[in-house]
Amino acid sequence: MPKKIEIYISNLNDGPLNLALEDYLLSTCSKDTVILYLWQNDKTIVIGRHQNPYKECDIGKIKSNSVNLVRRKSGGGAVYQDLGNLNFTFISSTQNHDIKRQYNVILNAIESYGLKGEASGRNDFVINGAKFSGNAFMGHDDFQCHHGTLLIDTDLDALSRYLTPSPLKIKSKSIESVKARVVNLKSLNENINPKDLSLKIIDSFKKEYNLDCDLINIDRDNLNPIVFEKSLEYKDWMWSYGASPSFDIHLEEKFSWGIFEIGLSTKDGLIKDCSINTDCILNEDFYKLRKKLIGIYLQPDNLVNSIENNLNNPQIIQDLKILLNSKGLIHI
Ligand SMILES: Nc1ncnc2c1ncn2[C@@H]1O[C@H](COP(=O)(O)OC(=O)CCCC[C@@H]2CCSS2)[C@@H](O)[C@H]1O
Repeated sequence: MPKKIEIYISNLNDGPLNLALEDYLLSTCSKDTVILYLWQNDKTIVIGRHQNPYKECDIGKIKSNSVNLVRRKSGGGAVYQDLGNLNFTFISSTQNHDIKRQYNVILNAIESYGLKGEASGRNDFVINGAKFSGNAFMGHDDFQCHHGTLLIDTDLDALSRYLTPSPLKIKSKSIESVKARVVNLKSLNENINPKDLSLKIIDSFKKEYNLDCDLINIDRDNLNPIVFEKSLEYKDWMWSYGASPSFDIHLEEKFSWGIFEIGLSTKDGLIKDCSINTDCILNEDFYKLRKKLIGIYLQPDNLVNSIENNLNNPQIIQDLKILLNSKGLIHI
């Protein structure tokens, strides 16, 4: 039985910082403690550890609308979050990890608004068959982390707009999200908002464990520098995009100068192989481009530089940039 509970509320609204803080709490939690951590991310897609962002969301749209993308360390699918979404995390030793109790904390808090939510499948909470929460899990040494979302007043149009994959032909063994019918809790009871629900979850947590504690509010002023350091890893392209399982992309387009086909095979974010086929009769060295692409990271700047520095015809350069942009691979 846990002897102590701790409650942290983040006022950071930043995916990488919040996930880094979660890692920090997971690595510093003591054996007899259960931690509740509440946090929100502004306009962010959070993908699962083994997912491919190119496959899960429309990278072009998320970039042009300043939506952030971050890869978490737990498994499962991709979710969209804004300030109408509240995340909760339970951290404890494996011995004190009790999914049923943790689910109770959340479902009892929802019930205090007269709403009867239920666990569905392995990882969702639903009301009348519509999902309002997705949960995921991860372990570290002998400690466990269980975290979940709560859709309260999220922009559901944005959710489905951004979680529609870019129009790219991708072959990969990444984990695919399980699309669900979703519902905002506020549409079921207009008194629910993130702040009020946070207080209800805190009450429910104290009640479930029959323990009391103070709240610890985290903002940039009292953020441990270790957390800031860790957040840089989450911000890094090498983690959010580069850590995708190996995948192949195939693009094909008919231009005024001919048909252009390109195949890219990537591993750990690197282009391992590239094939280009074209019936272009203009004097252009596509072989040079192919050679330059092999061995570089599939990062937007690298792709643009390779095209601009290895081709000569301005029309071909422009057309290829427009093609890659339309597929979310570069941003012009
Ligand atoms: N914010 C949010 N909450 C609940 N459900 C969502 C959300 N965004 C999208 N979806 C729906 O869930 C599926 C994906 O379901 P799927 O089951 O594939 O994935 C999940 O649920 C993952 C939950 C991760 C929870 C973490 C907790 C802290 S940070 S993220 C998606 O296609 C939409 O239909």
